[in-house]
Amino acid sequence: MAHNILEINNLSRQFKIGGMLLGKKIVAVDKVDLKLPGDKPQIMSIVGESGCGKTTLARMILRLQEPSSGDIRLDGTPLSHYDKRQHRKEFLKKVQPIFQNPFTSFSMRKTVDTYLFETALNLEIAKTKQEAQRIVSEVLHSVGLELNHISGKYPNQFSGGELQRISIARALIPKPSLIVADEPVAMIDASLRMNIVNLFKKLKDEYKVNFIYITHDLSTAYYVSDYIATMYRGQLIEFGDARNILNKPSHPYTELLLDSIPRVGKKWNEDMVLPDMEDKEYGLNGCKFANRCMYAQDICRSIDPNKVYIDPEHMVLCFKHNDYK
Ligand SMILES: Nc1ncnc2c1ncn2[C@@H]1O[C@H](COP(=O)(O)OP(=O)(O)OP(=O)(O)O)[C@@H](O)[C@H]1O
Repeated sequence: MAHNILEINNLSRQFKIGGMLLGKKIVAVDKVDLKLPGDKPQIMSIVGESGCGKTTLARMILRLQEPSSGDIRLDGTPLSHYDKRQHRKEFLKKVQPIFQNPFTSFSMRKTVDTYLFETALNLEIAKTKQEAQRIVSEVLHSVGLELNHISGKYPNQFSGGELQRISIARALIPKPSLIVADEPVAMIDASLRMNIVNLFKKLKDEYKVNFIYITHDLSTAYYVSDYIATMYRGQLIEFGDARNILNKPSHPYTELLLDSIPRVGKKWNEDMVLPDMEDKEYGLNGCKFANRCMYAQDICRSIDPNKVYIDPEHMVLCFKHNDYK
């Protein structure tokens, strides 16, 4: 049986904002199911407008946030297995994060090479300083940097792009099976974004590592991805092979997003005016996209759509593919 590197089942996360009585409930992630095949390393992009739940989903995969319900399995093991303290290192050896702002990933008072050596030694990837040196040199070389150029330097002596490369090198030290990169190019000059994204493609094969690439930058997502997950208001509304989605977007929202890709580096919210997410919309029946959808029919506004499998690996949450039944 084919195994999945990542399996997400009926995953939800709610937040309460405001007081006990007048507070509101935000469903940041709403019953998400997703399977990322583990037969070869993959890059899966999670795309969707601001507030659609991408970061909350990523934080749950990184165990930085607890789900309200549902579960996540990594290589068949439920993430709850790693809750115990003694399994913490085991988790960090398998899953590594890359965050949006590399300047907040490193303290300004510590040299960046110290971080790399500490990661190698603390995660017991290297037993001696010499071994750590060899590993650190190797990962830096893989991201286009050399140890003697970064040694003894502080974060503010690097550009954002260089520092993000160092974050990527650090994430590679334990040779994880999954790297979760949340908006890793958002703070980097547009002209350099493609270099980082190309690096993911190269490292995927070199280190046999899967990437979850969370982004607003649709053009890089569509360029780099093997799989694309589109989120809309907490729901996963389309998931599948990137080529299929590129050639034949099946959800009207994905169609809209694809139409809005103008050129590399441009974010869609520069092109599309999106209505604010209203709390009351969470309680409404029917498809959350219905009010903006040019194909919407009565049923779309009254009943929640079911998942339709266009092929075994291509899911869409839309009545259109069910002949509005
Ligand atoms: N800790 C929290 N407390 C309350 N609400 C939260 C919290 N974290 C996220 N939310 C809400 O959950 C929803 C999803 O947020 P999330 O950050 O996951 O979206 P996103 O797609 O990553 O957006 P962005 O691209 O702007 O980061 C938003 O309405 C957000 O305000």
